[in-house]
Amino acid sequence: MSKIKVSELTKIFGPNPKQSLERLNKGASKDQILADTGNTVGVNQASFDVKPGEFFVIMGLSGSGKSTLIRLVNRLIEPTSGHVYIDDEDITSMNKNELIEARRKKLGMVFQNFGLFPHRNVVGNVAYGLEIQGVEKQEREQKAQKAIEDVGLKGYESSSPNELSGGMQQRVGLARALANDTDILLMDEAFSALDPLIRKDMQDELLKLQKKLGKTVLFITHDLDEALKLGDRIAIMKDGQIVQIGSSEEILENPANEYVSNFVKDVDRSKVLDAEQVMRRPEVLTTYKGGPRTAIKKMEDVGASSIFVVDRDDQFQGLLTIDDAIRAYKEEIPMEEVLNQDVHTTTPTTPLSDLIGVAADTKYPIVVLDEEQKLLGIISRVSILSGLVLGKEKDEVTN
Ligand SMILES: Nc1ncnc2c1ncn2[C@@H]1O[C@H](COP(=O)(O)OP(=O)(O)OP(=O)(O)O)[C@@H](O)[C@H]1O
Repeated sequence: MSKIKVSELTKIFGPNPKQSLERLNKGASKDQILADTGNTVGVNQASFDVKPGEFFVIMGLSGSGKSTLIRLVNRLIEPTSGHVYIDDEDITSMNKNELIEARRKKLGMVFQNFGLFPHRNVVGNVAYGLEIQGVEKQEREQKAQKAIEDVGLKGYESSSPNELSGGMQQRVGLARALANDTDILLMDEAFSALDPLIRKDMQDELLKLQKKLGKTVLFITHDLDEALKLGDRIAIMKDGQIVQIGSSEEILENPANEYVSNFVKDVDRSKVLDAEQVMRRPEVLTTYKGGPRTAIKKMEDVGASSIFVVDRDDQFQGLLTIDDAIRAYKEEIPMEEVLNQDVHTTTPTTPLSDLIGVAADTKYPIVVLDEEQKLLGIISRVSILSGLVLGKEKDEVTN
């Protein structure tokens, strides 16, 4: 099941959208339509699915149609054609009351300009949505309080927004969306007005909160670094169309076209990260003690084709492939003798930039060892690439 499903959604602004739609469907370009009719194609045949709990980012330059698209999702803008399903219900065919209900119950919204009421204090702002839903005072204050704590603003309940910094104001905006307890958060350039350090903090915290609360997030940004850092998947838009949908890794490794690869070329690779910051625990480890049979079972359980072998003190011994494990099992060879020697090891403080060459040379992940040769983690080539680009925290990097 998808949480949000957008199906062939198109929005044309201007006097005669239906006529322009026909031309668009016959292959006319956005520019042609604008020149001939004065109509603007905001979104052109956009389709995507967002899974429950997914962090889905829509990224594109100014004018590419991101804001129009997110406003079509909660139907602040009426589509010219296409459908939007929230929990399998078609938002585009709801009547006014059903729509209001669906927005309140399902779609929390966080804006770039915070959208706070200056005359209300923090609790008053956070509880606002609940108040208009008629939630009784004690309950709404309890919920507001929890959301305020979730975003790290405990102690500021009675402050007024203008006493708070930009970052804190955006936390209030986020708390307000959280207090309504919708499964979905729609975030339109929510961090774009913040200065870079505060922005990074907010990104980190949003990722943590999203994981903790299991929210589905649809996040709009014009910043590729932000998109790559936050998104489980990213949709890249150009001229109203989605030109590629993929994980950060897929987009970095296989840009769908020149437009995307030009973006990717420009991402900031200057951040100095080391091995420790991108390594992750290997999914499976084994010891000699269980023998090849245990190793094979562990690999089968997680669908891996190789496994790292450590001794009882976690000291790294080598990598065992499933083929070698099966051979060791059948021919009764000790595991020590079939370990793969072609594994590169490194220390936690090695800069990632030093590891790119190594990673290109080996098909196995690089192994990070401490001074006592204990296995701390592993790093894949993709993690190095995305770590270099993004400055990701170690537990955010997946491969
Ligand atoms: N109400 C409107 N009337 C006419 N044209 C519009 C309207 N809203 C948006 N557009 C046009 O639709 C296209 C997409 O705009 P949109 O605001 O969705 O892009 P965006 O990617 O969000 O850009 P930005 O980050 O600058 O807001 C643009 O060409 C824009 O001029």
